[in-house]
Amino acid sequence: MNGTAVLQARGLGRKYGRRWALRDCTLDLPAGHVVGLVGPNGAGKTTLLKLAAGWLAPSSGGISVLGGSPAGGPAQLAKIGFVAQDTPVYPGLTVADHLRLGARLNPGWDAALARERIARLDLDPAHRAGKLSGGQRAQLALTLGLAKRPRLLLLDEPVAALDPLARREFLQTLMEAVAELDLSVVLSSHLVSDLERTCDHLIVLVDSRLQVAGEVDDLLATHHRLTGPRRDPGRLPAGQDVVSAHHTDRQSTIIVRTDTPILDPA
Ligand SMILES: Nc1ncnc2c1ncn2[C@@H]1O[C@H](COP(=O)(O)OP(=O)(O)OP(=O)(O)O)[C@@H](O)[C@H]1O
Repeated sequence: MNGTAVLQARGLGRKYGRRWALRDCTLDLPAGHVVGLVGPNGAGKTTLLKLAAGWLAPSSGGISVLGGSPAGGPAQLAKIGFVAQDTPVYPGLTVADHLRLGARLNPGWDAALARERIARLDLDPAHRAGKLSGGQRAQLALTLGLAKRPRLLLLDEPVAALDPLARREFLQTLMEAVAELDLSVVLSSHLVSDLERTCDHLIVLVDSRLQVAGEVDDLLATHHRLTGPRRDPGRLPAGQDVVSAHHTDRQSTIIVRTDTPILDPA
């Protein structure tokens, strides 16, 4: 693994019409990680992934992927794999057709890896993609993404439509691939629970803005949920940054970020 940032964003923003889908995003992702991109529907996850894949141009700020502009020519595009939302495969084409197409379209195509993965998944090469189960379609799309041998693989909500078993199997295959290949991965989900066992790095987007980003262990160590009698979040001890606060008549639930232990008996 090298130490280069796999993705750097500086004040990155993207507007649709007058509305910001992503704004003021500054981010450094080190290489060799599996990064979870989490946020509710409409938070800007797809927008960030498309900016990283070179499918969209920024409206403000800048982004670089593996040291280059994401859409900076064929060599750069070959380094980035993007599996878009809803597992994009061609229903009328067979599994084998997909592999042939992958080989035609990608200069770095690893045919042996593609064949071996299809065999390991027990997929019949003559089967049409439209007749595969959702889980199998997702696995086929992942195989196509991996056989391109990108250095960064971006997956947009890859498990959203899968049942729990298919979800587990998909994430398992992804983890095996990351262990075997020199690969950095960013995958998005609106559920943290999908990602907590898979990712060592987390990016949280809410309302088009970056909320937190960092290593999962660090984030868990420095973020705390405080529940107690209702109080003004502005009156918490110095050094506790309020990330969010919710109140009922009597009770407050506050998420804080702090490097020091929480010693408040209330
Ligand atoms: N092509 C588009 N034209 C106009 N607005 C768009 C377009 N694509 C996205 N948006 C808007 O930008 C915002 C961010 O969308 P985005 O798809 O990035 O969110 P997301 O976090 O991926 O959501 P989801 O989980 O629902 O896929 C949303 O308000 C969305 O409606």
